[in-house]
Parts: sequence; structure tokens; C-alpha cells
Amino acid sequence: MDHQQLVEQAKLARERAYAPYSKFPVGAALLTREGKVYLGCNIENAAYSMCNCAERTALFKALSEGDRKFTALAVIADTDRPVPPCGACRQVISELCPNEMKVVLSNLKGEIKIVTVEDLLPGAFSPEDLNE
Ligand SMILES: O=c1ccn([C@H]2C[C@H](O)[C@@H](CO)O2)c(=O)[nH]1
Ligand SMILES: [Zn+2]
Repeated sequence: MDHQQLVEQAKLARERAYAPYSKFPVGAALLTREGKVYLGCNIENAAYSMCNCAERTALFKALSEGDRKFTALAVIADTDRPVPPCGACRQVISELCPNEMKVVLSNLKGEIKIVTVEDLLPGAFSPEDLNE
């Protein structure tokens, strides 16, 4: 599965977004080492702080199904620039995905920006920082 195909999958996921408050649907597609794709959409709630982003939906689906090895993540929204993940997602992505993994940011205009996990959150707080 190439980056463009992963973006197409993210676009499908976006159609399933539950975003009645922001009216800003987002889709994500997470590729595993074995070639499986987990889709994620944002899911909002009338108690606004309970909203979950598309990226974290995809990651949480994957981990809860037993997958932990990922090779790429695509994200898409109707933005002027390829959609930038929020801070919370950057933190979660940085813990669950390898630093050098590619994250394919995109928008409905067909623009794509490819960054690494490390680019998204340089110097992220990580499990190694916990002194146990
Ligand atoms: O990268 C992003 C940015 C925002 N959102 C969601 C959160 C909220 O539901 C809506 C508006 O912020 O978009 C995502 O899912 N991913
Ligand atoms: Zn987010």
C-alpha cells in the first residue's frame, strides 16, 4: 500500500466522522507492518472535552485488536494546508509509533506533506523519562 492509497483510505474514514459540533470531519488510516489498515475518524460528544481525534481512534483500535507495529499513518481533513495533528495526538503518536515512521498529512485539495513522527513532536516526553 503506497502513501496515496493510504490517503484514500483516510478519506473513506473521514466519511464516518461523528462531528456534529465542530462540523470538521477528519479521517486517519494506520498501516501495520503486516499490511493491515486501521481506519479512524473523529468522534465528538456534547460534553466537548470527550471528543476523540481520528488519529487516536485509529491507534486505539489497532492496539485494542492486538496490533502494535506500524509503518505509516495518513490523516486528511478539509483544510487549506495538509492537516496538522493536534498536540494530544502528537504525544500519543510519538509513544506508539517509531520515531522515523512517516506520517502523511493531506487535505481534500490533494495536497500532501510527509513528515516523520519525530518531526511532529521533537523531544517528546517518553516512557524512558519515567524513573521507575
Ligand atoms: O488532526 C486533527 C485535528 C482535529 N481533529 C478533530 C478534533 C475535533 O473533533 C475536530 C475539531 O478540532 O477535529 C482530528 O480528529 N484530528
Ligand atoms: Zn488530535
